[in-house]
Amino acid sequence: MTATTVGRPLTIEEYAPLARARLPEATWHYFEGGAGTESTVEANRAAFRRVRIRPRVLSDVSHCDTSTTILGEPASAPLGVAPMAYHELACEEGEVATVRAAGELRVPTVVGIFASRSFERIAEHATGPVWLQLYWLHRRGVLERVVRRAEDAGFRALVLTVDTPRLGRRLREARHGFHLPPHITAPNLDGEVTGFLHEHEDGSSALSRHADAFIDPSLNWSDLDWLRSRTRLPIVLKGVLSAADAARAADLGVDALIVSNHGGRQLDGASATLDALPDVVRAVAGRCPVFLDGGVRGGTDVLKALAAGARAVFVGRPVLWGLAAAGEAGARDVLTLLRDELEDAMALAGCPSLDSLTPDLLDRGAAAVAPAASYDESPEGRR
Ligand SMILES: Cc1cc2nc3c(=O)[nH]c(=O)nc-3n(C[C@H](O)[C@H](O)[C@H](O)COP(=O)(O)O)c2cc1C
Ligand SMILES: CCCCC(=O)C(=O)O
Repeated sequence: MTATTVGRPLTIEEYAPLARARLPEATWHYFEGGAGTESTVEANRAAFRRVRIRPRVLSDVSHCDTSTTILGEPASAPLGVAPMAYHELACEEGEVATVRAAGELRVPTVVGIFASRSFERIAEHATGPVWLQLYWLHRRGVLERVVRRAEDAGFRALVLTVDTPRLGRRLREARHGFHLPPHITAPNLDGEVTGFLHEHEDGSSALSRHADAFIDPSLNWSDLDWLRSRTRLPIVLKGVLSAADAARAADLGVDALIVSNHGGRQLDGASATLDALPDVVRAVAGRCPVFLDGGVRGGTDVLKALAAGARAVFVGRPVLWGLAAAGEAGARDVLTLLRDELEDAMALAGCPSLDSLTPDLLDRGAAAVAPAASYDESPEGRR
């Protein structure tokens, strides 16, 4: 992939060099890096490259409709912004810029518990659905207050990240002694869990020290009851790759799953998300929607994930690239490119509607993906 030197980026990946040019080196490596050898970062992309499409023909594609519903709310495309800590690292307006961009496309934004703007301020600017991502904090009282505040501010769902009992070994962060500049904070945590963040130490990441101190690795299935009893919002589990875990989560009545390996930032060697998706979809058997994130960089990636059974996909790093390159307009452009490319891919694959994205569209992978077990969002289909 080569970068354009003039004009507006024509692909999402062309935003990466523009972002890099504007970011401090250590921040760039924090965004881009994965755990260990980064084999899972690469695997996410390789899986999308490997699976190919068998287009249908003669199917009248004069109108291709990317619109859908995500957790019951209308969206202009089956897309959302994955939770990422501290958007202010990418641009001054932080998460405010992100929700405004996503709102224009009417797609959900998952705001991180480590957001750099208050939930109330984010909600004030949001024109699309906003969900809140949670880490399982040792301090359950803080967690409870966070949930209450997000509910009061009008957030629509909770996303509990389950792949992070501790942070993965992010070697790039350690090498660059990554830490937050003093003006960037986590205002939703009342200063209660922000120790270490700003302390530079060679050979270690401040974020990793911070996570180790505040994230409770004892999180287990029985804790889901605690969360359920404290919220009326839908609960989404993020970071599921195993069919057995997916089946158990569906048995327990979670409202959705995100097949994710945290963008390759947690267990190095974890499966690519597109490879894990079919087994998860099969195990869930239509009991809740299944989403995917990790390595989505273009419209054909979205098409492949949906054909393999995802209800929608979430995008991580590319949104930060857009924010870093051009603030709100950049994030909006990244999401718009993705939606436009999906529409284009649907036309050329002979699929005028998202319903027509079925496993038989996928070439070699067709045998491995689930039969039509995708989730039905119609009132009759929802529990
Ligand atoms: C800089 C950065 C920060 C992230 N912070 C969080 C976080 O706070 N909580 C979380 O659940 N996932 C976090 N993630 C993971 C993303 O939600 C998502 O799983 C991943 O980025 C998707 O892969 P992609 O970047 O290839 O699209 C982060 C990812 C990045 C790149
Ligand atoms: C303690 C913040 C962790 C952010 C995160 O999840 C990531 O960088 O991947």
